[in-house]
Order: sequence, then structure tokens, then C-alpha cells
Amino acid sequence: MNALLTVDKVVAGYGRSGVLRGISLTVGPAESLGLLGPNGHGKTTLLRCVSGLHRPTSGTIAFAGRDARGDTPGDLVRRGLVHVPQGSRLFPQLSVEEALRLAGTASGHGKTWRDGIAQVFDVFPRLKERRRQLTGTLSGGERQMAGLGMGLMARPKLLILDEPTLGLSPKVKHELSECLVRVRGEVPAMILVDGDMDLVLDLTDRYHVVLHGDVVHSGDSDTSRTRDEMMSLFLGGTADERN
Ligand SMILES: Nc1ncnc2c1ncn2[C@@H]1O[C@H](COP(=O)(O)OP(=O)(O)OP(=O)(O)O)[C@@H](O)[C@H]1O
Repeated sequence: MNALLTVDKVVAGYGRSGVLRGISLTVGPAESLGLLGPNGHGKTTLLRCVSGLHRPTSGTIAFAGRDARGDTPGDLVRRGLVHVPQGSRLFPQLSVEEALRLAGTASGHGKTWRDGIAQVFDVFPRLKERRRQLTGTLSGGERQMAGLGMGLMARPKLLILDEPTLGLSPKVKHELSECLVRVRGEVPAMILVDGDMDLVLDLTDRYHVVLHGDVVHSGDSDTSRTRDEMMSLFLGGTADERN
């Protein structure tokens, strides 16, 4: 089956500082891919290149069978590629419901915004409770849910999530993780980056480890060996040697 997203030998950086060193990956049309690895090794930069927020120096990116390099982030959203960045910014003066409606309309789904909002409230019951509250007054976890809900309003073919649980308390993170399981059920394909390795492995089919701007290790997320393999990669040695 043809890939939904193909990233081929992408090189990117900021000024003279190189970050991505010819990274390649694919995501299938019904697949969830996890990206793991320490901070500062290029995962966010890669996601920003994919969603048109940062221009690669070289390499190609194709989405849904078409070269995506000339597309703006708005073009890509309308084509079904939606990126919910780290700590997404909302519109503080809009209520939750208004923000969701705006996201639906802006992505070309204005006619079906009511259905979209009902779907988002099924995924995030907390947002339904807070539907009339201004997004600027939401808690960190609720704000994250609102950002994810706005992403869902665009009916993505591919939803890209960058560190959705960053900075949340364990209790809020647990609630959000349950919502993320439902998010996975709502979108055909997904890329998930998160510092919580178990969460990433639970919500994805395959994973890549990104180190120094390239994929250094890949595998299926559901193998029992995976967690130990990852610890070896990050910390060195086997579990027995570390204990
Ligand atoms: N706008 C920018 N200008 C200059 N350097 C940047 C910029 N954004 C990121 N970098 C640098 O690029 C490198 C890769 O950062 P990136 O955010 O892509 O990594 P990451 O693996 O996603 O880490 P994190 O999880 O901490 O975001 C880091 O050294 C970072 O400081």
C-alpha cells in the first residue's frame, strides 16, 4: 500500500546549526508511528518540516501522493495533515465551543461543525463540561485537550502530536492519556512524540528512535522486548547489567 506520508533524506537546521541529517521515514494511511529519543535531537524540527512550518535544506516530503514542499501549513491542514504542536496556543478570548467551531470552519469543515464538536466532546468529556469557559482560563491539561480538540475538528487524515502530556501532573496526564486512546480511534493515521515511552508504545504500531537528527533504531511497538531495547539504547547495557 502507498504511504500517506513519505519523508526522504530530509536535511534541516537553523542557520549554521544542522539538526536533521538526511532523515527518512514513512507513515501508512492507517498507521500510528511513534518517535522517541532524548530532547534536542530533532523530533520537533522534523514535525515542523512535515507540516510546512520549517523549510528543509534538502530532501523531499510527500503527503497523500503529492509533493508537500511548496505547501503552506494552511494548505496541508486543508489536505488533511494537522499538527498539534507542543503547548499549542489557543485564542484566549474565545470559549471552548467557539474555538472548536473556528477550527472546523478554518479547515474547510464549517458546514459540519456541529457534528465535529459532538465528536470532540465524546473524546474529551471535560471539554463538554467547560464548553462555555474562555480558553484563556483553562487549566494546563484542559488547554491541551482544547488544542487536540481543535486538531480533530479539521478531520485529519494524519494527526501529528508533539508532546501532548508535557508538563502535566500525573493525575491530569492519566486523564489525557485515556482521551488519547480515543483520539487514536478517531483518526486514520497519527505521529506521536512524547517523553512518556510507555504511552508512545501503547498508542502506536511502530516506533523510531531519533538521535542526532536521524533514525538510529526502529521496531514494532507491541513487542515485549521493546521497552528493554529502548532502555539499552538510552542508558547502555542490558536490564540485567543495569540491575
Ligand atoms: N528556532 C530555533 N532556532 C535555533 N535552534 C533551534 C530552534 N528550534 C530548535 N532548535 C535547536 O534544534 C535542536 C533540535 O531541537 P528539536 O526541538 O527539534 O528537538 P526535539 O528532539 O524535538 O527536542 P524537544 O523534545 O526538547 O523539543 C536543538 O539543539 C534546539 O536547540
